[in-house]
Amino acid sequence: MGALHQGHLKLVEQSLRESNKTVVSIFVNPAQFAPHEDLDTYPRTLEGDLSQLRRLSNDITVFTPSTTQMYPTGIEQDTHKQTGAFIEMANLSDKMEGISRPTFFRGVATVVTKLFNVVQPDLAFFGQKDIQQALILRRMCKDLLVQYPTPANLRISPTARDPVSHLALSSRNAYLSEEQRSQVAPLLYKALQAGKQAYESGVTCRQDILHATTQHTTHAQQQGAKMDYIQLNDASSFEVVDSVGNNGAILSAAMYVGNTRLIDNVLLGMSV
Ligand SMILES: Nc1ncnc2c1ncn2[C@@H]1O[C@H](COP(=O)(O)OP(=O)(O)OP(=O)(O)O)[C@@H](O)[C@H]1O
Ligand SMILES: CC(C)(CO)[C@@H](O)C(=O)[O-]
Ligand code: BAL
Repeated sequence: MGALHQGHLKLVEQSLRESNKTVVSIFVNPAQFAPHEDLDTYPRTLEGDLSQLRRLSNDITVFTPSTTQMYPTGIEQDTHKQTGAFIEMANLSDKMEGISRPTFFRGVATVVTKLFNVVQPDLAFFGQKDIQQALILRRMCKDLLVQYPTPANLRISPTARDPVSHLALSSRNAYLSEEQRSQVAPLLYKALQAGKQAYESGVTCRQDILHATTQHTTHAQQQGAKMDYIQLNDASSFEVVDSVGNNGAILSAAMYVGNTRLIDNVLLGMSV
C-alpha cells in the first residue's frame, strides 16, 4: 500500500533475486478499511516510493492503479451496501485479527485476487508481519486453484525490524511520536519475545506463555498503550489453542499506541 520502508524493500529485493521480472503494486485498498479506520489519513508518499524503488533497480514495473481501475463498478466502504464479486474466507476471516477487523480479510482477499489476475505473478512476496493475511492468501490460492501464484510460490518473508528497538517496521509507525516509537511501541515485540522465550525453555501451555508476556504488556499499558489482544492461535484454523502442539502456533498481538494500531507476531515451533 506504499509509504515504503525497509520491510517492503526487502520483499522487492527478494523478488529481484529470485525472478527475472519484478512488479510492485502500490494501491491503498479502500475495501480493507472499515468506515471508522484510517483510509483518509493512511500515509501516501508515491514520489518518495518511486525514488526508493529506482535506487534498487531500473527494471521494476510499478503498478499504481486508481480505485476505479481496481473497482470498475465502484466500492462502498460499508460492506452491507456493497454489490458484486468479493472473496470470502469462511470461518477464517473472523478469527485472530478478524475479531477486531471483521471485514479486513474480505477486502484483502478481494484486492489481492484482482492484483493476481492483472499481474499473473509466478512468485508473490508477502511479509510475516501480517502473518494471518499471508496465510489466508496462501489458503485462498489453494482453495481457488490459483495458478499465478501457486500456494507454494506465495512466499512469506521474515519481519524487518528497527535494528535498535526491534519494533516491526510498518507504514503506520509514521503516525507515532518519537517517544511513542522509541519507548512504548517496542514493548509489543518485547512481550512476544518473552512468550517465545518461555516456549523455548519448555513452556507449552497457553496460559503460561501469555503470563510470560504480561510484564511487558503491563509496562506498555502503564505508558498509555492499550492492548487490543495477545493470543496463541493455530496457523491453519486460526482458532485459539490451549497449548503449542506438534504443528506449532502463532503468538500474535495488536496494541494501540495513541490512536495508532500496531500488530506483530512470533512463530512458536513452526515456520512458514
Ligand atoms: N516489517 C515488515 N517486514 C516484512 N514485511 C513487511 C513489513 N511490513 C510490511 N510488510 C509487508 O509488506 C507488504 C505490504 O504491506 P503494507 O503496504 O500494508 O505495509 P505495512 O507497513 O504493513 O503497513 P501497515 O502500517 O498498513 O500495516 C505486506 O506483505 C506486508 O506484510
Ligand atoms: C496485501 C495488501 C497489499 C492488500 O491491499 C495489504 O493488505 C498489505 O499491503 O499488507
Ligand atoms: N499491512 C496490512 C494493511 C492494513 O492494515 O490495512
